[in-house]
Amino acid sequence: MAVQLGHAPTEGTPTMGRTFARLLPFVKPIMPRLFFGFICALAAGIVALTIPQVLAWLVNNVLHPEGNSSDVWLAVGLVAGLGALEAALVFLRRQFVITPAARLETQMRVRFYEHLQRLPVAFHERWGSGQLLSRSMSDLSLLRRWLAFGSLMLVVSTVTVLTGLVLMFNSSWVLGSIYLVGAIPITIKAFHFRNTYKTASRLSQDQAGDLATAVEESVHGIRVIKAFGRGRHMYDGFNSRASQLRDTEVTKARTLASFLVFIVSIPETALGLGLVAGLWLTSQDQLSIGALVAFFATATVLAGPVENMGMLLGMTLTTKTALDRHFEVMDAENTITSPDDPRRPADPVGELVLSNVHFSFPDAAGTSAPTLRGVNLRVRPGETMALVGMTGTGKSTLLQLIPRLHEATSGRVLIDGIDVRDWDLTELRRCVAVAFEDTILFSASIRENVLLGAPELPEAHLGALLDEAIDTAQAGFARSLPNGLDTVIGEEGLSLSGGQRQRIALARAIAAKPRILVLDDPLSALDVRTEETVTEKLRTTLDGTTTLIVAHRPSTVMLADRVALLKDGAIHDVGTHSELLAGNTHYRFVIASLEDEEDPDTTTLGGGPRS
Ligand SMILES: Nc1ncnc2c1ncn2[C@@H]1O[C@H](COP(=O)(O)OP(=O)(O)OP(=O)(O)O)[C@@H](O)[C@H]1O
Repeated sequence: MAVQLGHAPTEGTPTMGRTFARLLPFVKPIMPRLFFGFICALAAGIVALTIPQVLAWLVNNVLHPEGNSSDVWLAVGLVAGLGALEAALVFLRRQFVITPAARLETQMRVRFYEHLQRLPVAFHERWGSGQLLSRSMSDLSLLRRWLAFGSLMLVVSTVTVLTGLVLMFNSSWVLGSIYLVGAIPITIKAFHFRNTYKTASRLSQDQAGDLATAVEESVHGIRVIKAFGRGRHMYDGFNSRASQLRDTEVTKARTLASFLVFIVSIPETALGLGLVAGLWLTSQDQLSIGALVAFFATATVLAGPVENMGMLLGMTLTTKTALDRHFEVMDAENTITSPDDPRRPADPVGELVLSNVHFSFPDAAGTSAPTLRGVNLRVRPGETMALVGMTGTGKSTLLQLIPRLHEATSGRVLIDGIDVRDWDLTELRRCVAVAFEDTILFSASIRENVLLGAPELPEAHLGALLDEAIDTAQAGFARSLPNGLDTVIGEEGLSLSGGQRQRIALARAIAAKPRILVLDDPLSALDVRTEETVTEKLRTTLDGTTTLIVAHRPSTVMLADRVALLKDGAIHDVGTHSELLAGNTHYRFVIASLEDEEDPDTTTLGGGPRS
């Protein structure tokens, strides 16, 4: 199975305009506040630019032999007042934009999570968890920072630089032209910077996602790593990936630094030339000293916005990459949906029929045979049927087609005569409860884990349902945990033993009160005696519930009403355990191989019930 590591090629990615245009629906509701934030930022920039004009007036009219010295205080007061006004405007800008930007980030994150929940299992099998984690967390944080600061400041810096240029031309068109000529090499360099930075930015965000996957995998598999003494090996692998990310980050920083050197040094060089030209023009009486001072003071004010534009361009490119990564997931199509006009069975009894069902995994090689190749099976209402077959024949795959975790490639899966594709998806999954071999529990209380899929009932009924499910699944041990059924179990239930986790997961399937119960070898970690007690209890609690159970142990097989034998992607035979044992060579072979895996002291075979 190939896991998507997120290294999408940068060729063919959407243009800047197209990517940011997709933000519009989210930005629209907060547009007024962003607009006011923008006005404040712009006003702050303009206020900063007026200070040099006050200085020019001071030089030309006050620091003049015939000037009025008391006007110095007026100029000082003006400069101080303008400085205070600029600070107040910056404060207001932050007030206007920070809250809506944070709200937008949350809104997009929640939508992302909701979309992930809806996407089919096939999608989650392809994508590394770290990629999804980084796209939902750090990529959206980048967007918030850009929206609250980068976007406004990019526009404001551009407007400030353009206004500054006009003022510089107003002081002296010669000096203004010298300054403007510097923009030509900066523009050329900016194009080169954009391409290099965009590639490095994409690589670094993808590598960060892969690194998160590596952390997640090693934390998840810490027992295996420790047991096999592979800590050093995992460390080396992680170190190498972390070094790759560091190298990419260094490349990114170098690219930005070389652009910043350019963007700072060119205007500085232009200013040097401007100084020479300005002094000559002043000596020729073609330029007043005040205009010269205003020109240089304006150029000093512009130094900040010009340098910022380089960093803001880098920030904008990183945000564009983050948005592309976000929308790559949001654009993933949900192929398993409810029909527009769902059907409901008139007489729900829990009959399950598979009719000529074929299935291939989406990422299977085109030349490989489908996993399921014409499965025909009928499980009668209320019947318990065991599904048996050699390892890798597709038993788990078949079970997953019933609640539409995967979709049959062709053929039909029918519940009470209605194709599962015609059922409302929520209702279908309420009707079919599943317990998998690999038990997944959530870091929540036992009560919450067991009642995860329970029908909506009054509290008192839920309590009774919980007790019944716990008793049937032989999960009474949970009551003696420190806080009883309210004990919060560790992440993925790792604080419980394998058998305990399986019993909680089974209790969860029972508490869902399904019409059809699908069990993928859910008792494999139990000893045979406990398994027997569980199965007997299941028979009474789930009386009338149709059950399809993948069995890896002869003990489980014998407790079923009938057995279906899966071979070569199809149902090879159906009958009682004794019938198949007597008449089917392949069944005898499968049972013999299952027996080999089981402790011979605890197994009784031969068609009769165990003692
Ligand atoms: N997500 C997947 N993508 C591609 N192939 C898969 C995927 N999951 C399972 N397979 C393949 O499909 C086949 C059937 O797998 P499945 O898990 O259904 O077998 P099984 O009969 O339940 O096996 P076991 O008894 O060992 O649990 C196997 O060859 C397996 O490698």
